[in-house]
Amino acid sequence: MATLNSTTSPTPLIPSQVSVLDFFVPGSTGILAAIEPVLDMNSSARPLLLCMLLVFLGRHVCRYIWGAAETHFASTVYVQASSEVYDMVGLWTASQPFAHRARSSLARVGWRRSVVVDEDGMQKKPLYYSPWKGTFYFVYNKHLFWFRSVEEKLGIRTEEVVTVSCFGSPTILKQFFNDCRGAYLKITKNKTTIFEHRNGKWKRTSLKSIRPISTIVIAEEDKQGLLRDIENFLEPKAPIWYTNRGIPHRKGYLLYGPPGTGKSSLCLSLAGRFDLDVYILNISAADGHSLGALFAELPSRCLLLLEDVDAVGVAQPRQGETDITQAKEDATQSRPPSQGKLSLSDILNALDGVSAQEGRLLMMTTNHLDHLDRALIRAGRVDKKIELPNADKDVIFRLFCMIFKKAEGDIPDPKQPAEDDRTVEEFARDFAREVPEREFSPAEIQSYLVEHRGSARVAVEKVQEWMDRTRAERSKMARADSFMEVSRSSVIN
Ligand SMILES: Nc1ncnc2c1ncn2[C@@H]1O[C@H](COP(=O)(O)OP(=O)(O)OP(=O)(O)O)[C@@H](O)[C@H]1O
Repeated sequence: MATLNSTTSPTPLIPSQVSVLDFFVPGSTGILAAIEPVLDMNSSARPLLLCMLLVFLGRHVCRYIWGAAETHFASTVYVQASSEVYDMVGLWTASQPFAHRARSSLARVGWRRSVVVDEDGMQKKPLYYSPWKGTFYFVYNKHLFWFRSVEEKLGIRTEEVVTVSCFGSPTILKQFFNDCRGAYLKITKNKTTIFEHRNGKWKRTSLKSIRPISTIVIAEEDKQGLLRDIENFLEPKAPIWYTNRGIPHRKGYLLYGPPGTGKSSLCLSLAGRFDLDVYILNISAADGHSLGALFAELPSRCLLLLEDVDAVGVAQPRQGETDITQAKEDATQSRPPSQGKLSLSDILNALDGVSAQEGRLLMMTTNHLDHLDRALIRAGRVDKKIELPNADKDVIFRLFCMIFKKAEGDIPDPKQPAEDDRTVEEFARDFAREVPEREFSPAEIQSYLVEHRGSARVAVEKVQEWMDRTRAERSKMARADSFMEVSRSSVIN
């Protein structure tokens, strides 16, 4: 008959089946075996330790199950911080309660500098918070969504990446992104989005209110011609017309003239008029390697702006040449000192290459038409060259009227009642009689008129004084320039 022997080994505290836990938490059976004597020694500690163990294991099991469910049943969209979609999601999340409750957020001034989510009515440097580093849950259209913000290493740089996930088909996720896009488009309506390049990628840098084309005072014939031309180019049937004839669907313009004649303003205004985003290629900051990728990333309908194209082709010194050699070459050809990193062939390849987008409108501006390489502005690359000269009598008259005539939405100043439109026109004629043609740029004239915007009469009365002052300043600047030129050539020689 079997007797109960007190020396036989006790029933194990943790049953052997527990080894199934190894499946979820590898090594857990070993840990349990190690602590078993402790549990046996002090029976009062047993329930406490068991609870802790269960909580610990429970967390691991839950994490495992969530991870498996996410991998097999969730849909996820990844968004890089450099993309415009990031701005769309950022704008949407900033207005959501979960973003305000987030215990870990990233604070920024403004919202990408221009779309300001001004929660507390702060006018200057409004602060904007976005959930940062962690997982944030929210409900969208009765679906559980989660938003994750992580930093990803891209070469030597780190970039923020946002993921948005939900269980089920990706359709609901796409609907969510469409809503974000809708909210973004509402904010950017009547604005022109400006992109510039940073580290070889386009980045939205600002949003500008659309400037009505009527406020750009240039020869009316040139303006109307441009508007007709661009309208024809952008009409929906145009791409097929071009393709059927084997002609690349691209258009290029060169605007040239002295500083302050409205070249950049005209480009931005045209972009606003035709609802095009503007991509500004900064010639002195771009390099040949990233240029192809930048061109490939351009959307099919956009305005590509290359300002001061005379900097192209007077780029880096060629191999074996020193900076001094380049400077000498610049000096002998009386062109401004080299600054850009782009060579002429870089830019020509990008403009004509396979990555060059169809449907893009190219606008180049320069103050020095005579410094441009003919290859850059040959027909096909540049379809039209438009001169924007200093102000003639007509431009002077129209600039005056634009500043002093009443405009829609103006708030009248009771202390300084504005002259009526007929009186303004009379003053404008007097003003245009006083100011010589082609001597002053529209920017100079506009700046003077704005200074006296309270009274058209005073603007006319003081015009002679202003012209004398401006001429004196110019000759002072010219003397300083020639002094610099002499010092530079003596250094080179
Ligand atoms: N033709 C114009 N009509 C209306 N405003 C003008 C005109 N020309 C210049 N301006 C005003 O002058 C300022 C400078 O103009 P803008 O920058 O467009 O000149 P720009 O020709 O591009 O000069 P730069 O060659 O130095 O780049 C702007 O505020 C713009 O409003």
